[in-house]
Amino acid sequence: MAAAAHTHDPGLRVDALSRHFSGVKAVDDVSFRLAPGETVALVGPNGAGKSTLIQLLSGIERPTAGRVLLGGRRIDGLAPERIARLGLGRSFQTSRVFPALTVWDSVLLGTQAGLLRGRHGRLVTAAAEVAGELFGLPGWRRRRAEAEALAEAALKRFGDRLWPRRGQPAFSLSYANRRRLEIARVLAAQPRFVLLDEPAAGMNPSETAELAELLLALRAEQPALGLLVVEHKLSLVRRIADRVIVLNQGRVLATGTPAEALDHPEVVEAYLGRSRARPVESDAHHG
Ligand SMILES: Nc1ncnc2c1ncn2[C@@H]1O[C@H](COP(=O)(O)OP(=O)(O)OP(=O)(O)O)[C@@H](O)[C@H]1O
Repeated sequence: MAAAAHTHDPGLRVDALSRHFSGVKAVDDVSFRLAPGETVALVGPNGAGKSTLIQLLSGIERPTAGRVLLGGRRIDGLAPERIARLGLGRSFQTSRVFPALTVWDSVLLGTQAGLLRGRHGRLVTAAAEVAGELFGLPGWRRRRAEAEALAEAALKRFGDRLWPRRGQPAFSLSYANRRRLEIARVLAAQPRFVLLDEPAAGMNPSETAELAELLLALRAEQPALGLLVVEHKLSLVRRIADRVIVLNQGRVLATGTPAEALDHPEVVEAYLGRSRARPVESDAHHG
């Protein structure tokens, strides 16, 4: 992408979004924007609606009301694969890959969302892909090489954590490495916007700090990338977020810089259910 191109991109826009489940207002009239190049953290106590919001943005849930726009185009109601192909990638709390696939194949599969987008937004069908593999068409050979280069870059981003283990099945990885693999899989698709669902869950403080540095390096390298990170670990949130949105009972309770949003008395109260205490600076998981 050209250096200045993203300045005209309206990014991801969430407009008066609601999702109700028979009386439960899981997400209730939520609006915000994620601009290209921005890192926004979505925090809130258990049941605040964070997971439901991620499900709505990635097309897994349909909203009861409201709209989601990506680059000015309405995406609510589109299928998850379509949304991924339009450049909105997401990670899952538990690894999405088949556990028996190798680390390498898991990430290679991840590249498909990006490559299948095609040069003119054309959808490339699976049948065309198989034919390409069988007949070794030059275009497909080139695509294959492109996919392998993306997979290699995504794995090497994690230093020697994943690359030397690329031949191992995903299930043999440590928990932290499975979280890393999940992020590598998302990045391999070259998304323009990424939703990370609790990327540091189960990581110890030093692994969490390492992840924060990795995300900062990613931003430095891809200045137009927009990140929306759902995370309970406030050490990570304070390190990486430009802006924090605090959800409580489906609604936006506070928004601002990490210091403004997280030290807000109502936020402290919502998190801990009592006043005069500070929000969780420990890496305790509240899920
Ligand atoms: N499929 C569903 N059917 C009924 N209620 C649901 C459904 N999904 C979520 N909810 C309810 O919506 C509310 C928000 O849940 P959600 O999982 O989005 O919160 P969360 O902020 O992600 O919580 P956590 O931090 O525990 O993951 C909760 O009251 C939950 O019970």
